[in-house]
Amino acid sequence: MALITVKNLQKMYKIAKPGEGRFATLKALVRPQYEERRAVDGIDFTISDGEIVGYIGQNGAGKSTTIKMLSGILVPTAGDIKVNGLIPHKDRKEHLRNIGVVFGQKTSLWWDVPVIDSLNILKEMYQVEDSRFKKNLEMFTDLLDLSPFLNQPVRQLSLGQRVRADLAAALMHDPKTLFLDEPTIGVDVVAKERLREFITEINRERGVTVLLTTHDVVDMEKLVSRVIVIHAGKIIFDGSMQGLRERYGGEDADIEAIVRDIYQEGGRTA
Ligand SMILES: Nc1ncnc2c1ncn2[C@@H]1O[C@H](COP(=O)(O)OP(=O)(O)OP(=O)(O)O)[C@@H](O)[C@H]1O
Repeated sequence: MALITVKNLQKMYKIAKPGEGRFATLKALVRPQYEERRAVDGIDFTISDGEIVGYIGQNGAGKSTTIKMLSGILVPTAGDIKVNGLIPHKDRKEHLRNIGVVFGQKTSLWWDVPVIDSLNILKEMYQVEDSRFKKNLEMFTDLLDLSPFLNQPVRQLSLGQRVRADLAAALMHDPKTLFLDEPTIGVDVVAKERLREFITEINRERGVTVLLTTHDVVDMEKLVSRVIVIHAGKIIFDGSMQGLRERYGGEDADIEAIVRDIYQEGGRTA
């Protein structure tokens, strides 16, 4: 069953153009000129219940913009999105109950508050039942090894600890869908492995559907069953890792080299 459907999705950003000639800054301030940047340029895909999909592409390709539209944070310029039968930016409140979101580079937890208090605030916000909260807290503490820092404020946590806390927070209300934007960025190899095991476990045990962006080829090889490649706002590949190899390099080809070629050539080597 299709859980996520994206049709001809587009996002244009309006950005201020720098002024020209003498007094450029002043001119730009008095009469700002804008240009449009096409960040997501008419993409289509569907994701079925229970999949783990990697969403990859070079810096600036449009990955985060897509995740933000899927999460309901950004309003699309055109096109349609349905997640669990809801339109993210329109049915925002209900949509947020069904999804968890983690941005690897930015925490959604309260900076000065101990992790456990943040989790308790989320429990109240999402009205998670006591027994459910207890069960989830136990499971996440165990799988993500949260105990050493549950009582520390987020600002004191290392990056790897913070991402683990963010993951626990994103899953406390039992969402069906999890959007992860570079969850393993800057995390050491051991912690990365643990994050991958955790994501695999919640997918297998709880049937959580996962869409994640990553620049890590090990994530691509070990974690995802399907990969969608976006280049300059357009989808240039959607299929299995094996399919990616066959199309761009051959069965034994090194995935890092393939990804590098795709990013540099925009898929023209196919
Ligand atoms: N708020 C914004 N205003 C204007 N332009 C933006 C904004 N956010 C992103 N962009 C532009 O949109 C394009 C896509 O950006 P996006 O953040 O979606 O890329 P990305 O694939 O997530 O990149 P990265 O791997 O570096 O995180 C880029 O050209 C970026 O500069």
